[in-house]
Amino acid sequence: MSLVVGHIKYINCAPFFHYLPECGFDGTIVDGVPSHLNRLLAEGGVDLSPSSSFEYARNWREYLLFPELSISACGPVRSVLLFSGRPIETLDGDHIALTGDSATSVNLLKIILKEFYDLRDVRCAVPAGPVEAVMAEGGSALLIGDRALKSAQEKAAPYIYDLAELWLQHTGLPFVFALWILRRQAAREKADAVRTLHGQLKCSRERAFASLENLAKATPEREWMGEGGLVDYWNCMSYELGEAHLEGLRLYFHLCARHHLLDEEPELHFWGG
Ligand SMILES: C=C(O[C@@H]1C=C(C(=O)O)C=C[C@H]1O)C(=O)O
Repeated sequence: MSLVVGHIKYINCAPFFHYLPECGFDGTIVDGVPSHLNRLLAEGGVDLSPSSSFEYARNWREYLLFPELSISACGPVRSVLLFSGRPIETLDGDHIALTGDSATSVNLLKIILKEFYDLRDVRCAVPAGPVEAVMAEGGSALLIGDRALKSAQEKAAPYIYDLAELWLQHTGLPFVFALWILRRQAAREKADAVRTLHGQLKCSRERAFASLENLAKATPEREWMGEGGLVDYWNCMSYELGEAHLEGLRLYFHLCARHHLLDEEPELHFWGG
């Protein structure tokens, strides 16, 4: 049975997807921003997707995790950025504009504000207009993905904070933005196709990292990122899911629960083949 797979339309996903057809994948791909794919996962509109790690925690009883794969950062991530007209320490009582695209990073931002900076009264909300307009007027905004990379290139605010870098400074751990989340139902009903896809994803990632230069040449965003810029960006991401990543992930979920962003800490259940 053919799989329906979500695809985050950000450059950071290219190492998982670019060589997927050459690695034998012939299922259906559905594009979207993370919040859209989170909803499709929860409702059964896709069988599996790289999606917000926060979404796994929110509905973990419905899901399994693909082992060994993630979209993480072990230092600066460069595409999850708080843009601000003022230093972060002075933001209490202020607003931060959100895009509505994210789940993990929004909650990471709330943890950073409360846990690391002891700022108890910062209101985070999606404004009526584009967040870029809020930034142009000197307000604060959280951007993720390609929009964050573009605004950083344009130096869109006097203060720009990289959330993965702040996380590392305060915890010493990697941060896991996205996990490969599989619906339990698909694991049961499409077991063979799921097993094949796990191998194909590792194949695509391996081909990508065999020559990031070749991947950059074939990526349309080279027009504004430059080939060298793309290679640097992929090199600063981590696509693995090792012990340190899992420690960072558990700590994130623990802090989400402590600050009432989650009702409970999820158990981590992995797909076993
Ligand atoms: C590193 C990133 O992580 C993304 C952030 C996500 C979120 O905040 O929910 C979800 C998926 C990731 O692609 C990014 O897109 O810049």
